[in-house]
Amino acid sequence: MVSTNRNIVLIGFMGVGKTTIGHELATLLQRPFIDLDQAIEKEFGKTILEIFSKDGEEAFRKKERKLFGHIMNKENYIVSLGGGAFLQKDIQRQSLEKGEVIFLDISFSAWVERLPLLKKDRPLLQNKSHQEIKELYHSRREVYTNAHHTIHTDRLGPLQIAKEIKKAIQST
Ligand SMILES: Nc1ncnc2c1ncn2[C@@H]1O[C@H](COP(=O)(O)OP(=O)(O)O)[C@@H](O)[C@H]1O
Ligand SMILES: O=C(O)C1=C[C@@H](OP(=O)(O)O)[C@@H](O)[C@H](O)C1
Ligand SMILES: [Mg+2]
Repeated sequence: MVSTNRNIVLIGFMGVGKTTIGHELATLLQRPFIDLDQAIEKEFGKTILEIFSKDGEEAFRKKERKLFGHIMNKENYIVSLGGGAFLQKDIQRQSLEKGEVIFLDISFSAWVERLPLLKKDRPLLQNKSHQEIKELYHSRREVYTNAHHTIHTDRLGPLQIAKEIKKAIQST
């Protein structure tokens, strides 16, 4: 039994599995699920790629802050963020104050195996060299370690990871 009413907020690098595992965790804990990127796409009526190319990243980030604020006025949700959301100071502060923040960690070598699946719909992975992506991974990883809990995901499937999250929350 997970007793907290706080929203459970999943953070981590692009492609680590926040959206996939968020769904799995919501089913496991029987809680409602919100993917912040999907909520943003719905508001704009466009895909993330279209928002970045037509409206620009700043418009995306502004909507990200606004919708996240609305979500954190509710309780009991499983919330998957986009990989850059937690880098925004407002989002980081609200999620740490009001939520239970879970960092889904993955080694860079395991992540690189997944890269071919990700490139086509992640605007920030396009037109970047391997070295630039590696630097982005490491600089963001440092920020993600501010989370309340860290789950190492290498070699685990989504259901196993969801069960690890449940255990981590129960132990607090
Ligand atoms: N634990 C996992 N093991 C293997 N592949 C995974 C795992 N979690 C997610 N994936 C795959 O990785 C890709 C990115 O997953 P996604 O949930 O969109 O990540 P994020 O929301 O963090 O960007 C998808 O193709 C998904 O099927
Ligand atoms: O890391 C980022 O800045 C982004 C990550 C994406 O979400 P995922 O982490 O779910 O891929 C999406 O929000 C957008 O492409 C920007
Ligand atoms: Mg996602």
